[in-house]
Amino acid sequence: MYIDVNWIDGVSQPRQPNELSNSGIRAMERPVLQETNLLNNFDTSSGSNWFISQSNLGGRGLFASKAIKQDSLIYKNKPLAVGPRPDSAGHRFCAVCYKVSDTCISCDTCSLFLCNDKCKQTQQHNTICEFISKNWAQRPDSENNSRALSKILIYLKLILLKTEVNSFLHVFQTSPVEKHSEFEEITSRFIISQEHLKFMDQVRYILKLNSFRISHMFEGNKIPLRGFYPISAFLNHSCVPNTRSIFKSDHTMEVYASKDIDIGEEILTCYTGLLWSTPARRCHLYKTKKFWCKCKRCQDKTEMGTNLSALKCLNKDCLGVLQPATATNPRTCWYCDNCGLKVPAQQISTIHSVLGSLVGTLNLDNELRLETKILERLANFVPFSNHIFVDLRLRLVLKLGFSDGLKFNELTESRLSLKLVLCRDILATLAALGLEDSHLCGLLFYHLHATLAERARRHPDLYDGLKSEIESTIERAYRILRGDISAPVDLELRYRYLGPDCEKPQQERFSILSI
Ligand SMILES: C[S@@+](CC[C@H](N)C(=O)[O-])C[C@H]1O[C@@H](n2cnc3c(N)ncnc32)[C@H](O)[C@@H]1O
Repeated sequence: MYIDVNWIDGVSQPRQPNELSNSGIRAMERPVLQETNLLNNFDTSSGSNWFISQSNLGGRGLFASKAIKQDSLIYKNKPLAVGPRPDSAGHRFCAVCYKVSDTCISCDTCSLFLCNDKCKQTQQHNTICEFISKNWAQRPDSENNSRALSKILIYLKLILLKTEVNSFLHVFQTSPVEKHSEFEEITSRFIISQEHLKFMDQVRYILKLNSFRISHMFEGNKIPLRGFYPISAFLNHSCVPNTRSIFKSDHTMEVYASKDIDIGEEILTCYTGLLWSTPARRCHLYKTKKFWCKCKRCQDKTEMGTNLSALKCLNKDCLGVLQPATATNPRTCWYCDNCGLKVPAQQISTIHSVLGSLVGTLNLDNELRLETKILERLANFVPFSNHIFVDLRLRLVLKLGFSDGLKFNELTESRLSLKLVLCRDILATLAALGLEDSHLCGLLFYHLHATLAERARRHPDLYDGLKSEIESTIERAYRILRGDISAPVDLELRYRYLGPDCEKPQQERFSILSI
């Protein structure tokens, strides 16, 4: 089958001669794979903006079935199942609302942790409870059954959907088999049928490659989650993606275009941190997703001029930076961009190990008191453009104005100015990378806005000069973060009172910031 605009849109449209995708393939000539039909029902938005086809990157990918304008919604994807991330399983949390609390009590029937009667009486709990008590007998004298169950919640939910999903589970890519099994603990506490174990194993390989992190940044007392999104599972990776995503309170994932996307162009997401260095991103992608990224950013030794991965030249008096000769080759020599010094790969790898252990010794919970000596040692090896310093700047931005003892009204003028400089600096790095409409940019625009607004609150005479940036930054933050469960809690209020559409007088606009 080939993509046919009539078929996708349901509307008769003449073929445009210049409708070429980035890869040069006419959208109409790209074969539409049967996965498209299979997964269409999981898109709860009104537009059919995507189809699944063979990708030049690896396997299949998601493609635009029509031109999509920047900031437009591409699709809404309901998760098949949501559950705690494997690294969060050590905590005691409610199996229904995911609140972390030492007061959670385990259910007498199924052993799952629950925080109150309301959660206990939900359909979600009742279904799982009935399933466990009917199917999984508890082994005699076994303890910690609740914790063991918490760890495999997402698998339990998928087993409950087994009959429904079995018909299309085979379409998802799986990762190579690993020896270590997550199910040793649960099988030592419950008697589980071979059929269920086999299914959980199959799902484990699918989840490893295809699940998405759901962050609850501003709901700090909730366990970090992952979700299995059947459409998004077909999103391939780029270090400069053309989408950004938000997660709604019901865990629906909404994917928006962060750039204009051509008809037939591949729709891409980013599987790593946007500000990680090239070696860090590539190693992570290889370890977790088994491929070496070769995107434009990975191939550019300067990373679009940001020098996020660069090291300081080892010649004491030289102000240059070391960059890899071939950015995608881990065994490449590095050269100074100023004096031409050549440093073998082996020595670069030693420097990276030293840097790793130096960063490991920093107490990152208290960025304001970062050990000066360690920072000085770091500065011997890395320029301020390096991702380690960018990460420290980002942590500081998130802390200043928002943590105890450092709330906006408690910040000194110099710390307020510092926050402003740091926000602008990171935003400039993101813009240089072509990521000015990313989720992270939205968050930084919010912080920049909040800093400018605090300055204007303290110095009303500066308001006229700051007004347009206070308004434009909250407007951009709102446009990007609106509806996301990890969005700042006062985003909407700030947009209404300090955004461009508010016509209230100055004093009233700033009333929302009073202490
Ligand atoms: C979540 S799946 C994406 C969909 C997948 N291509 C498929 O056919 O099902 C992730 C896998 O896609 C492939 N992939 C994603 N992005 C890639 C890229 N930029 N380059 C090479 N392979 C990529 C890798 O095999 C990776 O493990």
